[in-house]
Amino acid sequence: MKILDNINSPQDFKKIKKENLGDLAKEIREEIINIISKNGGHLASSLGVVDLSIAIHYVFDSPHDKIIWDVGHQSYAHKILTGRKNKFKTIRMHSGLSGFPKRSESEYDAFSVGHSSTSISAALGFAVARDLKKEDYKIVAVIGDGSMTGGLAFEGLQNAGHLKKNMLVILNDNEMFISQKVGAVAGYLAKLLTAGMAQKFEEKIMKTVSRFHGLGSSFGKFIKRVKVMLFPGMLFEEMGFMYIGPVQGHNINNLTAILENLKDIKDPVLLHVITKKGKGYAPAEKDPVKFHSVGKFDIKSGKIAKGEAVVTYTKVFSDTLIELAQSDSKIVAVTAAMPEGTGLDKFAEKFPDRYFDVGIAEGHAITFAAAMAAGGMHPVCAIYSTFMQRAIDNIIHDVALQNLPVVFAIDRAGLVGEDGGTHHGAFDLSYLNYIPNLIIMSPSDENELQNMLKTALNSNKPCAIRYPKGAASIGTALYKSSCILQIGKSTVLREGNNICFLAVGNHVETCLKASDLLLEKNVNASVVNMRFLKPLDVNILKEMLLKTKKFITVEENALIGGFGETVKAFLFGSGAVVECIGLPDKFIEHGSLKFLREKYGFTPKSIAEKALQML
Ligand SMILES: Cc1ncc(C[n+]2csc(CCOP(=O)(O)OP(=O)(O)O)c2C)c(N)n1
Ligand SMILES: CC(=O)[C@@H](O)[C@H](O)COP(=O)(O)O
Ligand SMILES: [Mg+2]
Repeated sequence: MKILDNINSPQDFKKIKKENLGDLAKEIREEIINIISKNGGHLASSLGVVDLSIAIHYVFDSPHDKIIWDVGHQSYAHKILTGRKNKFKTIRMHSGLSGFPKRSESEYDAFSVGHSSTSISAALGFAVARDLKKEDYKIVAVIGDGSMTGGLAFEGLQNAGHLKKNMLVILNDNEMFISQKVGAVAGYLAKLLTAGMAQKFEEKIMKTVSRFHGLGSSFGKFIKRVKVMLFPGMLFEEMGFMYIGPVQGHNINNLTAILENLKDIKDPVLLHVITKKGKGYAPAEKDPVKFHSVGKFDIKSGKIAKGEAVVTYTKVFSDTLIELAQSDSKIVAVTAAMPEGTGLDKFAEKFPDRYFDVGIAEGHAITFAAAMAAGGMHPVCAIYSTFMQRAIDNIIHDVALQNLPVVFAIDRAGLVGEDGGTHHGAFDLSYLNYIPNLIIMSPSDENELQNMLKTALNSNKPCAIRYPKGAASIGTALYKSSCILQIGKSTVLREGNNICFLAVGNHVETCLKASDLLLEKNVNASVVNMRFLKPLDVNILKEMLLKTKKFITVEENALIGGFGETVKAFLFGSGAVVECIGLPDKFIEHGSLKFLREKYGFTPKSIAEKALQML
């Protein structure tokens, strides 16, 4: 019988003898590998913190104590330990467990998450609430070395150090972000990790910990004095945190002993823990980048299942940018810690001097790019739609207001599938639409993406190009030579007098298919590929009004503030009836892309049905 079989709640887990925790860690790793090999998910990060998760839950008393995960992609062991073992097989499936901590899913998920670097601010918020309400609980934030590069993490640190709240920040340092670590903070942490120092210091900590067990804040003061002597000017100490570490993150007994002692310290403490990303599964240890966010894979061989051979929008963007950069030495590319995801890793190989991975710092990426543009360069920032939310003010204040020619390559626009509500690119058309000076476009296929990139770089204006996860299935237009588009000009793909589809991006194809279905019912639909949300091609709207008064807009974006509303506003008073297909005013759940697109009406059949209802 497995140890895990006896654990149905954290209370069961607390009854396990300390000497059996190592075996439990093994079982949890097996369970995670088994399920993620079928469902896909964030394997490497979750495997890396199995031991740490066990130690935290062994020492702290969740849900009374608050455990806050940064990003939350490493929370699988936490989920298994907190009453969700039996549901774990549903992780990332529609109606199943979320891939991230979620307050509505479990009382053990103290704070919902998915984006990086929020945990310290969240921990501080809990600490202030606790103290003002005179409650008594512990607060633990677990943040990765990558997430620590985010400015928000430092905003949290500086405020927490100032308020001197009782909270523990565990810095989970695996020396990896999704990709290779970058930046000065990573360099600083690496200095603390030199093997000799780590080992020597861990011995010191263990000795001290056992001598001062139970002394609470006097233990803290002692450690602080020793630490300041050993590492004068240390960053975290100077920011008001007691820094402990670095300590080995795979020795559960050591970890529990250290946590037991830190538990009683009343000041803000930062415990620096060293872990290995992918720990316990050789293929993931060897290639943590591939196993960061992985699809189905074969456990034995570590081979990742290949989907259909598709050329993604991301790849077309990457190839086209490289091609254009060959003849334009002013093109520079910026990523916020997502080189593989955005395809800029290939650009980095070709043009290392013109490539910048700024860490998890989307706001900085945009301001940095704005000034490069002011300095005469042609910056392209490739950032996922959901993470670009972090940079809205930078887009407005630093780029658009100054009318600087920065290109925003907004990947993963629209639904993304299994990552769910924190990650769908549901809002970019809405949050960009109201910004003056900005040109906003969305390609209907890969070739149009090529054209749009060329157009944007040629425009000398701020431009956003939003494109979805995956591939367009038209495929026929792929890799034609790119041309410059007329800004603000749509294209009519099909002419019909009964109804008019106005489509944005990948749903141009869906509308073409819907119009095929309508033809079978003798309904003739026009299909317009809008190409530009801004400037909106109002001439085509006027032209189409001469043919029909019935319009359907289709966009994979929130309906509020998006393309459909803009069209509706323009056509108001014209006698036109406009139905809008888009995302409703709620956070869209997780599930496969196919399932979600069907559910929210982005299929030829449901669009054709809507048209028939209108006629
Ligand atoms: C604001 C934001 N930008 C980017 C991401 C994408 N992202 C998820 S995990 C990750 C790397 C995190 O590195 P680290 O904190 O060290 O955790 P590890 O993956 O190493 O466990 C990135 C860039 C995100 N979730 N949120
Ligand atoms: C946790 C996180 O934010 C990333 O790992 C994200 O899930 C990656 O998404 P893709 O798999 O689409 O690159
Ligand atoms: Mg890391």
